[in-house]
Amino acid sequence: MHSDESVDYGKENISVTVRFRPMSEREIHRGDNAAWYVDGDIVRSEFNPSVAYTFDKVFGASATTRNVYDTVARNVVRGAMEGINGTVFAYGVTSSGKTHTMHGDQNYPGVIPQAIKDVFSIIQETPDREFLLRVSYLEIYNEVINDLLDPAGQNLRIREDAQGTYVEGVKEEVVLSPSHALSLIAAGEEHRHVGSNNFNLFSSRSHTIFTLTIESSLRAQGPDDEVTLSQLNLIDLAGSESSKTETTGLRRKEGSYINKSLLTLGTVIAKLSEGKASHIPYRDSKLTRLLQSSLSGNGRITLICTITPASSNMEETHNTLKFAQRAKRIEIYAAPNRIMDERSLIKKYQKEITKLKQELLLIKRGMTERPYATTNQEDLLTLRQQLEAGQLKMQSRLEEEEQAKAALMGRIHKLTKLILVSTKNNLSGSFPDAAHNRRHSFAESEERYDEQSDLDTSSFPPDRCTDSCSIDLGNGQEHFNICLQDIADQIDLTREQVKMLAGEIALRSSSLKRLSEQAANHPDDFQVQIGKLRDDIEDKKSQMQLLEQRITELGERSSYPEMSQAIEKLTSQLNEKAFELEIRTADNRVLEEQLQSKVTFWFLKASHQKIVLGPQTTNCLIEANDAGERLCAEKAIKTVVSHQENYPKKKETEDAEIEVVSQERSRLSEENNCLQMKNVKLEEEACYARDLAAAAATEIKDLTEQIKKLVFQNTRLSNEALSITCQGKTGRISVSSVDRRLMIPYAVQALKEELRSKREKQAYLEQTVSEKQALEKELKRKLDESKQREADLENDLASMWVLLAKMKTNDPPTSGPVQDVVEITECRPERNVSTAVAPISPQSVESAANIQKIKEQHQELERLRTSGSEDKETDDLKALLYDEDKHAHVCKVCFEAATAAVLLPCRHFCLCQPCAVACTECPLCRSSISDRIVTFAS
Ligand SMILES: Nc1ncnc2c1ncn2[C@@H]1O[C@H](COP(=O)(O)OP(=O)(O)OP(=O)(O)O)[C@@H](O)[C@H]1O
Repeated sequence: MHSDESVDYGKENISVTVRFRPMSEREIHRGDNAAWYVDGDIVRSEFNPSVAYTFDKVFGASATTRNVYDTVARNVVRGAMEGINGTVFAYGVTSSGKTHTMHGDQNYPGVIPQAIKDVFSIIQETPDREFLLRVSYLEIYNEVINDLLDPAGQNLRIREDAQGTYVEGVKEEVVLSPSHALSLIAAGEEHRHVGSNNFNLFSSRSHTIFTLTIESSLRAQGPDDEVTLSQLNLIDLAGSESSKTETTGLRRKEGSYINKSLLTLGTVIAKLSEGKASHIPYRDSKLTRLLQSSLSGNGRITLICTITPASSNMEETHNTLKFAQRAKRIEIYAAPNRIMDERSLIKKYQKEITKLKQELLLIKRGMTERPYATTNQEDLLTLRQQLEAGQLKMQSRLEEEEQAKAALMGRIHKLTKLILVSTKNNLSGSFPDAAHNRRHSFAESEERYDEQSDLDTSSFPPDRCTDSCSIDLGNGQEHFNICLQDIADQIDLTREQVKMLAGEIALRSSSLKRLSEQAANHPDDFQVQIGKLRDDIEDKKSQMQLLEQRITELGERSSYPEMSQAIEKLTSQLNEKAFELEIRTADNRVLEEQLQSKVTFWFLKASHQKIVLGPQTTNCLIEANDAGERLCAEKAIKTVVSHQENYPKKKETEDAEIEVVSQERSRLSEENNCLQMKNVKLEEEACYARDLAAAAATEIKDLTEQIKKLVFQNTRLSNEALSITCQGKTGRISVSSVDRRLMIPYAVQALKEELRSKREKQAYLEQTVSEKQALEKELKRKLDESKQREADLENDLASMWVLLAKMKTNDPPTSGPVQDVVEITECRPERNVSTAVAPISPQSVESAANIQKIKEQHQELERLRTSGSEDKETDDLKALLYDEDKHAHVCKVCFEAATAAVLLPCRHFCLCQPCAVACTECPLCRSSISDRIVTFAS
């Protein structure tokens, strides 16, 4: 490689551009203000008028990527096509718009797709040169280089040679059209590391470098002519992350690698901008190491700094602007590269094509200059021997040569297809060979590509029909367009076949004419051959017709089914032809054998009879047994001679046929491969479509749900509106009958809704009631407990009374077997708490002392009452006690004589014995009896 000396390219500065993006919704929502604004090609601070930076170009938020490309990147791309290395890269903080600028999207294609499109337009505009384009696509993720075109290419190493740094083992694909290159990028993007942070949902976590290697040479060049080789690097850097970027774990680790490499880039740029720095730390990061040859001044560089005007990012934007300012000072030297060494792939291909063509020529020549076409007819015996020995050899050699020829043709076809040439001003005059004219042309697809107002990057699925070096894209239109290219090739090929068939027919017609002349004397001998030839000619004609028909069909073809039908037809033709050829070869062999045996017979006979053969003696020296035999011998010799004369021609015809058939076979197998690949692609598409359909079904379901909800809401609202209208009309329904009819379903719906809400309310109330009941029960239980405690206290009080009475009565009762003890037990026998209590028996009541005691008790009760500590229970007890007249305790409920008193939960005493024993609930208040029974002594 050396610099161009004829043109003065001179020094240039890095072109530095700033692109504002509009404020994001997030920033607006947060209440951010614009901290920076565009003033021509100056970026100024809103807050500090003294802060201003001037650049080569500043694009405001409304500028499109096309503006950016046309202004700052096109020049680099054009230079790369002339052999000057070029680099375009986007720099900025996360979410500032780097990926938007470099890749873009369906509506706004970025710099990369536009550069690719431009490259192919330039090829189209340069008819005197031929180009070879290769692409590679790699990412630097966490300081590891990965090949995005080859998932197996991980952790690749950087090497250095005389031309600079390069990545060892990176995959390079030869590209044939814009869509081909874009499909490769789309495939590569699948493998790129992308993650989300709080600024950007799809934040690039790696730097990506898309490299287009361009080789070109003059079309009419000599073997030692120069080839220009250049590289166009299109770089989308990962965004620097500030402390505001909320990241954890893996994202933080990625962020630190990103920041480190960008810091190194900043240092390298700062040092380069100083101009006299001794050591530039390229090796401190993989990014700077890879960009070393570009940054060190070899080629053009455009730096697009993307920024946001948002005040929340003011500091980061300021840093970006400072970085850009420094970069502006770097000087570069843009000169085209010229190479003549082995690195030139285009040269290698061209050499190989020339060599292969020469080989092909030799083979062809060898086939036409075979030694069997001897004119020495003096020694037919030797000829026969040679014929026999050489026949087999020749047959196998022929086959080998055919195979070699087919392989060479295929290779030439492939290689020539890889080299791109313009279809404009086709220099066919200087390249008369068919192979050259069949070089791959992307013009047709390119024109269609131009027709699109914008590039559709999403429509380039990574699928290619590599066998035929044409591209099979998933997108229907593109796919169809590429097929058209194939069809054009097929038409060319079919036309060639038609020409060949026409030649064959002409050959057979002349043979037929000759045989017909010979058959004039002996029609029987040549009848079969003549018939065969006629059939052959007919067949060839019909084949020709079919091929012509196919050309018409190909011209009209617009869909796959027709294509496959035509292929089927051609395949069947090919089979038929192969079959016929086999039959004819077999017939020829039989014919040859017959002729040879005849010749041998007549030679032997002639030599026996001393007949000297020779053209001058043939007519007079034959002495056969009879005239007929002599004539036969003579004829046989003539036939042999004529056969020997015709044999090379026949062979030639057969060779031509074999060639055609093998050509057709290889073409059909290519087509078949192509179709198989297309089938695979269609299957993939079908699979994708199925997935889409499933996703769509889910979405539709969701939407239906939403619609239902909305309808319901609508109904409610209508209902409310109706009721409001009704209210507005002071209770009288003001809607028309039609409206009413329309409203009925809504009203029913609303009533249902109301009913439902009432039911809900009812359920709620019921629940509240039951909760309240539970609470009541609990309170009751507590009340019972407190009652129990109270009763205990009462009991204690009663005991106290007894004790008191005892203490007051000094003389205990002396006479009568009076059981004066009343046992107070608990209602539940198991508790069985017995306490000694006061003697309140009828007998004791009868006694004066006891009456006195009772009176005292009464007094005590009176005292208690006046002190406020008396309650209902004591009242009852008092009533009981004062029922002195009867001396019998009668139940106030059942009026039976009572032997026991039961303290009821309602605080009454029940004096019914049966009740006391049997009743489990209070006859008065109906609550369960769990209280004491006061048993009277009988
Ligand atoms: N000039 C622009 N016009 C409109 N939208 C833009 C522009 N630039 C960026 N955006 C939008 O801003 C968002 C972030 O942009 P982008 O992903 O390109 O940022 P980035 O700098 O590549 O971020 P990161 O470094 O995190 O990958 C995207 O939604 C993008 O569509």
